[in-house]
Amino acid sequence: MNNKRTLKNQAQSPASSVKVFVRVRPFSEKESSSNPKLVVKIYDEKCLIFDPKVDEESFFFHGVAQRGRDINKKEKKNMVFEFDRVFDENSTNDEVYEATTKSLIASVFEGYNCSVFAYGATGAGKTFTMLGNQSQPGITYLTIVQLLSHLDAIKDTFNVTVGASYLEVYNENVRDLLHPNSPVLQLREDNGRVTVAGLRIDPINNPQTLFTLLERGNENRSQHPTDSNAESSRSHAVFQVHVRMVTKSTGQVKLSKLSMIDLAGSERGVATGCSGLRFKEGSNINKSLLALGNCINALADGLKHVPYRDSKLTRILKDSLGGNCQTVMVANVSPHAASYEDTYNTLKYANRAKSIKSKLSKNVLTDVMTIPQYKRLVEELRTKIAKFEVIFF
Ligand SMILES: Nc1ncnc2c1ncn2[C@@H]1O[C@H](COP(=O)(O)OP(=O)(O)OP(=O)(O)O)[C@@H](O)[C@H]1O
Repeated sequence: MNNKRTLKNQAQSPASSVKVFVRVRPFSEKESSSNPKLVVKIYDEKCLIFDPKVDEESFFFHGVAQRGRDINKKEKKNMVFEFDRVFDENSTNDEVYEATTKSLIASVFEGYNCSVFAYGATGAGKTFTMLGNQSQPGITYLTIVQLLSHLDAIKDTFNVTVGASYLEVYNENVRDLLHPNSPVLQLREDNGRVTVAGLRIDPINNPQTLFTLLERGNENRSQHPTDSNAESSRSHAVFQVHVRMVTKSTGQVKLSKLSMIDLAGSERGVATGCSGLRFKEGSNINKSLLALGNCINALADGLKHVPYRDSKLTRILKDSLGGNCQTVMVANVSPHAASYEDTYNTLKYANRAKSIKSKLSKNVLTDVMTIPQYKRLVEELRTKIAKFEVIFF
């Protein structure tokens, strides 16, 4: 009998698109105090206008309002973007969670891999969305609390074990945030699947363990202030929840993975006031985000070759972007005119990501026997041997 573990793709579902959401954060204090000009106008729940014409003030010449535009000013782009949902500056993490990730929980229990990632420039609100704070926990916490609370409802049918890992990619090195003394981790590729060798998975049984793990990991995350953000995350952080479900009656095993990814923010060296080591960090962040952008473009165009190998980040996200994964992207933007280029770039990326299709399949382990199944097999073999003994003697 072949005892090797294989992943069987069961019940192939049709190609699914990456769901893309945009969240516009409120003005920061600094932005509010410096003649706050909006570059994003939310039109309705799904549409926003970038660089809207409506805000254009009348142009006066010699005290007379002119019909044409002021040629000294850049023409407004007035670009309409449509997404799965757009959140305005008053939206709460609860609302974002309800609309973006809540529906993924059922998929995780069906055996699908799911990913949520926050994208955007430095200071645009990614960490606020993913982690939040004590008064407004982020979507990582809210999703996993909901996932754990679901365990009770299925415990009669399944034996479920849940564990978590937390890693960061900092300056192209992968580190285990929950075990910071462990050596730098290496990526391995097996049959097209990328794994992080040596990454440890800690069990989580209740929301309190989860909260402790998240806090422990965040304390170890590389953070440094930049001019754009006093607590800027300088690494890409990937928090993963690993779920193993064994159907009690049949012994069938389903494995799934929920990845919550807080990307480091793209930035312009001048805007962030960086030099030396900070500049090197910034270059590495931009390099990996450029690689991510290239992968998004290749996937959106349906190209055969997707350059995942160009950075550690894209290798780790390979499954989340182009593989067997249900993916949600939350693009965070600032509404302030000072972030014009960053916001425009983020919206363009997010718009491209809408075209990505992924092929979903459940992760069901075959050829793996549970202990009760082994016991039954031993019994069957014993009975057969006993019959032979009767014949021989
Ligand atoms: N929706 C929001 N409501 C209220 N405050 C917000 C919101 N989004 C972001 N902020 C605040 O804006 C600041 C920057 O946000 P955050 O740290 O989440 O940015 P970031 O995109 O993670 O930046 P970086 O890439 O530099 O880590 C923080 O002080 C955060 O509390």
